[in-house]
Amino acid sequence: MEGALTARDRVGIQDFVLLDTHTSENAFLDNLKKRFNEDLIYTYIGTLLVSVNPYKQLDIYSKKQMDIYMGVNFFELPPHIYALADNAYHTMLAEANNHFILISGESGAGKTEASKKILQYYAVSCPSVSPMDRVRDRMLLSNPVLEAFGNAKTLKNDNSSRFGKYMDIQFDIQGEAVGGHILSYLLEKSRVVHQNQGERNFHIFYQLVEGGEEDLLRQLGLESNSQHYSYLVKGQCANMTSVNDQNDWRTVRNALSSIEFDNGDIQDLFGVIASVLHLGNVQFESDNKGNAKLNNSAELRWLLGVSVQVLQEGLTYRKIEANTDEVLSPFTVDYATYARDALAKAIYGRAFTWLVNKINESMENKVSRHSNFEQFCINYCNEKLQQLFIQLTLKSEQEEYEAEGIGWEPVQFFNNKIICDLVEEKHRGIISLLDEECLRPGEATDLTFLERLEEKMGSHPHFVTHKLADKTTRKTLERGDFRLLHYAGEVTYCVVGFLDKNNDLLYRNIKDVMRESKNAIVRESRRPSTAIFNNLRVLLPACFMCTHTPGRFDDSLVLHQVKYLGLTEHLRVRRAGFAYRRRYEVFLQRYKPLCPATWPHWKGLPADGVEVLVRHLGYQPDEYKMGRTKIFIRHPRTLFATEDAFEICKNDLASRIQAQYKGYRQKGEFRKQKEAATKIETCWRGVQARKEKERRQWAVKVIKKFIKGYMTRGEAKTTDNSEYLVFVRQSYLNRLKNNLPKTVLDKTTWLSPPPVLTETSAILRQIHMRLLVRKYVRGITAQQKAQLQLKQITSAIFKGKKDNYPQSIPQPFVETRISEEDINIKVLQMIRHERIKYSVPIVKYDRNGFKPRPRQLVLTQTAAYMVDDAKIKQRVIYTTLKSEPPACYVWNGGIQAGKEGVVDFSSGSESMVYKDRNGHLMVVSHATVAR
Ligand SMILES: Nc1ncnc2c1ncn2[C@@H]1O[C@H](COP(=O)(O)OP(=O)(O)OP(=O)(O)O)[C@@H](O)[C@H]1O
Repeated sequence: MEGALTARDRVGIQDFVLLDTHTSENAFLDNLKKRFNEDLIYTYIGTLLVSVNPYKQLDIYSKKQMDIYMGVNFFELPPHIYALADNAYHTMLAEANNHFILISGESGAGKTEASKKILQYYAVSCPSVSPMDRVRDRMLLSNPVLEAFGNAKTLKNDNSSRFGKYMDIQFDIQGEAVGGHILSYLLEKSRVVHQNQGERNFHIFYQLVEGGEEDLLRQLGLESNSQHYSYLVKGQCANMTSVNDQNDWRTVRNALSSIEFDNGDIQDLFGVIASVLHLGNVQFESDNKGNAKLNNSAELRWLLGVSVQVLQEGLTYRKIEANTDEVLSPFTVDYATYARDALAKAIYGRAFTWLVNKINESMENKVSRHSNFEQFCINYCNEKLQQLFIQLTLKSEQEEYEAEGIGWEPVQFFNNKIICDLVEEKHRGIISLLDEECLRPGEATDLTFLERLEEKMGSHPHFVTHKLADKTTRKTLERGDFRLLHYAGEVTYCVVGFLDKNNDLLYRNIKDVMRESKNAIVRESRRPSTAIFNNLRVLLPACFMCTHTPGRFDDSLVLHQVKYLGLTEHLRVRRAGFAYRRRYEVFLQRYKPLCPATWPHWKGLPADGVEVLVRHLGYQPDEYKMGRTKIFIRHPRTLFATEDAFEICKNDLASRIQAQYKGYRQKGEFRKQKEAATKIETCWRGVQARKEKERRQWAVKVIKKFIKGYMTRGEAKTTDNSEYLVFVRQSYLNRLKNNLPKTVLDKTTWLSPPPVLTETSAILRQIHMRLLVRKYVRGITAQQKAQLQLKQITSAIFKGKKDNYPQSIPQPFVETRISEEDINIKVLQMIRHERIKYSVPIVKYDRNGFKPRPRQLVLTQTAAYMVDDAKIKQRVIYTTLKSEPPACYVWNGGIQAGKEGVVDFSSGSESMVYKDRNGHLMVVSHATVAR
């Protein structure tokens, strides 16, 4: 039901019980139509399945579909024949009692197809072991055989079942099928000898004639042409395009072999079919006394394996027993024809019964035998079924109300018991009267039967004939008609043929003829024995409806069937009091999120929880009742409102559950990570502790050794002190490395070595000093070099000659840069006070801008030298010095070499040398500070 609830808004309503306007036929029809137009052919009325034949293949019977329905709650999924089959199977197993699926509907409504679908479903879904395979296969294989012998083309259905069928599958406690049984009843034998326009005889005749192998046909004396046999052409449509008799013949032949029919059986069976065909071609003519005589006895030799003479006699004479004597009374042609047809019907009927028995033997459960079913009457079958429906539905409703302690509210419904009685009552019902009329001595005809009916039930409100009717009704009735006011409406019957069809009595001599037959099927035959629907606890009805045109929903046709099947009545009974009921646990479980008091868990009794819940939802007192174990809700709209609220709440719920779940997952994840981290940490700490321990042990060892080494450091190298000495060496060298003297002049810095390294230290000191000297030498600039060279020169000149020379040694020469473009400078040196004061780099540029060779002008107090490449090139004549610093230069730009002149020194922003206006040589230096 919950599944139906969820899907209700999609296409109509899946369960009519939830139809608000449940009393309206139009609403009923609308819902069926809406669903049918979407190819949804199944709808429920509670547990009753209603189906509308689509007349087209729908993709709803696949293995995948079967899997979906297997073991699923009946109402969880959309309505389907598989749901019904599955439900019957599982409740049977759970409750360990017999279950019964009743399929009813008009011809062509799809009953046979439905029964096949159920068998197919069981074939796939039931546990499979070898005996099951046997039963399952035989049930399925027997279908085409039964259809060949029991089905025929009618105006309504090309494959109409012309017999009632009751199939029974027996399951063991584990749910394995261990046996099967088919009961057939009311085979329409009259079809063997007569078919209405547009209809055919039973399929098997055409299959044998059109598809039978040449050998077989020859053996049976048959020709491969349906038109040749008078029993096959009454309806004038022996050959039809929608049926392939030849293919079907092969299917039937194979199926017969598979279900253990041996060659003898098969021969006998087709012998009967051939005999019927031959019999149909037997013709009589009148002799001169008006008695029947065969006009062609050739056909007779093919018949039944009975001697031609006995057969001839049996068909043309009637045996009358008078006391102990037997007298033969000749037939007229009409009687002979009647006898012939009766014989044909009888042997076909027996062949059919034999066939069904044979199939049953092959499926029989060797452990238990099933009782048989007795003759049932199709005329009131539907009426009976309707009664059964209503009774069972009402009864189960009433029982449920009682069990739940809810007051029963009487339901007004149409009880058709009165009509059933009219048909079936002993000695007074129509069937009894018909039987009596057939059996009574004297001339009985259809009309005498009608008179008996009028006599016996003239005042019955549901029975009327031409004679009994009032003026207006009479106009609608023929003289031979009677009308019954059936549950589904009035039906007018014509009595013609009633006696014949009911009369299965054969003239005794024909029975004798049959007893003589060599054909086992014809010789021995049993009448079906009695059985009633006994031991049936649960009824699962399914009603089928036809539309006749593929995919088209014919309103009036379907409405007629809705009435005929009593569906709205059924719905009314089912909906009598409360539309919906559910066990408290189930109801609470579904709707508990709608009330804070019941969500997420209700601690008390489920019934109390439901009470709290529905009050919270605002249910009015008359909308529901609380039973012992269930809540009953009167109107679907109440439930729908609750369901709508639930739908809205579901989303919210889903996010909450999702969040909770995510949180839970996260927490779990976090806990795992934390545990892992702790584990890693513990491991790591262990590793660290072990390392530390090892380190300490090692340290102790080292320290011990160190101390020992220290104590014996003065001794010769032993194992005890060798490491210590290495350490002392290393440590001294390391320290020394960081405390080396940095300049050549630093003579004091040097770490005093330990005794073992005294010698080494001295060598190292020497090496280091050399290194410093080399570095210093490499590091001095050309200028410094020049200075030193100059110092060297000056040393050569002045050392020992001047008193103040030693003081002048650390005094660097002052450098002045002089530059004069395009002037060829020749610097003269001036010596005045024999004290070197200045050193002036001279840069000479030639006219082409080449860099000049560096030269230096060395000035002393007494002389000036032109220095080139650290060699004194020229001694220059000096002159008086007027400027300070005191110097006198002569240059040959204007002053002849050796010639005296005045040189003025000054400082300025730019170095230059030029001849001043007063005739002095001007030397301007921009670096005038003495260094
Ligand atoms: N579920 C279905 N899907 C598609 N077509 C179907 C279905 N059921 C029946 N039919 C079609 O309807 C035809 C008649 O169905 P079926 O023979 O089962 O009717 P029936 O009720 O057994 O008729 P009768 O009482 O005359 O035997 C089938 O041959 C098939 O073509």
